[in-house]
Amino acid sequence: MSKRPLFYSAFVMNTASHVLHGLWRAPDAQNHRFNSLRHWTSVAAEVERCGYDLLFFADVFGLRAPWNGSWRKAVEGGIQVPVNDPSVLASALAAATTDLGIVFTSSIIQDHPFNFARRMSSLDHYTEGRLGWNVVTSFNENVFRSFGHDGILDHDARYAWAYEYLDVAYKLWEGSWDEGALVQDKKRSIHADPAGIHKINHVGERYRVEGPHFVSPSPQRTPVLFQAGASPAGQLFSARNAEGVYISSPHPAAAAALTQETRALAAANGRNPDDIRFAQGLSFVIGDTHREAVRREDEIKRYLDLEGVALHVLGDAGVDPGGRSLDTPLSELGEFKGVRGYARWAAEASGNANPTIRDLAWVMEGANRVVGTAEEIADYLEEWREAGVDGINVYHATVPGTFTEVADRLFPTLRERGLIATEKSGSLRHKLFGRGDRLPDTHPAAAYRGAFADNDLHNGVVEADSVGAPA
Ligand SMILES: Cc1cc2nc3c(=O)[nH]c(=O)nc-3n(C[C@H](O)[C@H](O)[C@H](O)COP(=O)(O)O)c2cc1C
Repeated sequence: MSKRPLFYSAFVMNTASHVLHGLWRAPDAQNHRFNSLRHWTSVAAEVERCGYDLLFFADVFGLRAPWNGSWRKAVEGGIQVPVNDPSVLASALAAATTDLGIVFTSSIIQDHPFNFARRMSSLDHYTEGRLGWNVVTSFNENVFRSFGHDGILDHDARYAWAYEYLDVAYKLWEGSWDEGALVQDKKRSIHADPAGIHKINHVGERYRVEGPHFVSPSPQRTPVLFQAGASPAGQLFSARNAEGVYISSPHPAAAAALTQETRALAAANGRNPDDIRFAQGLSFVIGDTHREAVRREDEIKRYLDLEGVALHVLGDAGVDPGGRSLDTPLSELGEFKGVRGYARWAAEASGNANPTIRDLAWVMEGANRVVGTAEEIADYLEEWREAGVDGINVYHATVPGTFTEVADRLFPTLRERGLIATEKSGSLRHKLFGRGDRLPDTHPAAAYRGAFADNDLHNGVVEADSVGAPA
């Protein structure tokens, strides 16, 4: 297995309470200041100073599943509501940093791809090629209803939609403008070359997009593509499209199986299996001794909102406990319509054969937390690297406290052990893959390079009814 350094992603959400619910109440937590632009620019600057490779914003648009029949607990606990739009932060974060990758989540249901592609290209210009996009398909009824649908679409239909969405974006990013079409020649009085700009004339099941792309090629053209799907459909989508995959494996052996499987699927789909980087989600509590680390973990638990954690995890499982107490066995809650594996996971991890909601919440809140000295944690990270993982997605208890603490107490040891890179400059794609800024030729988007040569803006007016006849 590779001995390359791991990359580090600081995992946040533009809200008060992301995963470790309740911690926003801790005295040093600044999580609740998410409405402040200065808060975010200072978080980004701090994360960059600390040596992280990128800042990654999760985003869940719309209310999660109800809890005991309402959203009262979610709102009172700030459990991912309210959530600001991370995309509008990106240019301010770019101005506050020079090397940090800036990655945010956007669902295919929330924007038209023609508009979204323009926003991303603009941001890739402003970040000078440091932009990444975490592609998600949304899993909550509420957001579908808010965008005019009757309810949530079937799981695989959402992925089918995502394929077309990406197809439109790929055509715009990779095929609409030739290299050098932005001439900007003052002497010849030519700003751009019409022969180098092409309509894409996309006609699909959901979208009709004539084009051209309205932004000239940005440093990376296509932003670095991240994905976190875990189902067979999600894994195939990753294998075909993703360059970064966020995983949440319970142990290194599970990650080894998952990464090998996805890389093999990528190869079967014509891609180079080394063109995908996997980032395992972990959180860290570090002490000078193991005992001190355990004591510090207890401090975190003091601020935990266990009911909030239960709301989050059972919502993902598609179950509302309907007013039952946290000591209710999961087996009394009926069939899980969402993530089904939680009951078994809770039984195995808690040692209770008939686990309760409380057992599940404790398992969830401690999942993937690593508690120990810097040396102990470095040993464990070696195991993840051996398993084929390329990076770590660092979960926080407090913002920015966790990120600073991990950098101060853990990163020096990781540097000594070659587990963290010291060179962080260049585009995000360059940082992750150590090569050029653009997608490799084997990525499906690359097939659109030069594909619309006949549709250039030199060729006069194209009538509306000729849309549908791609070149
Ligand atoms: C680390 C991580 C981050 C994720 N971030 C988001 C997010 O910000 N927004 C979202 O809607 N889903 C997010 N997800 C959920 C995934 O995109 C995906 O919907 C989920 O893993 C289920 O995948 P599946 O539908 O292929 O089974 C995340 C998952 C992981 C593991």
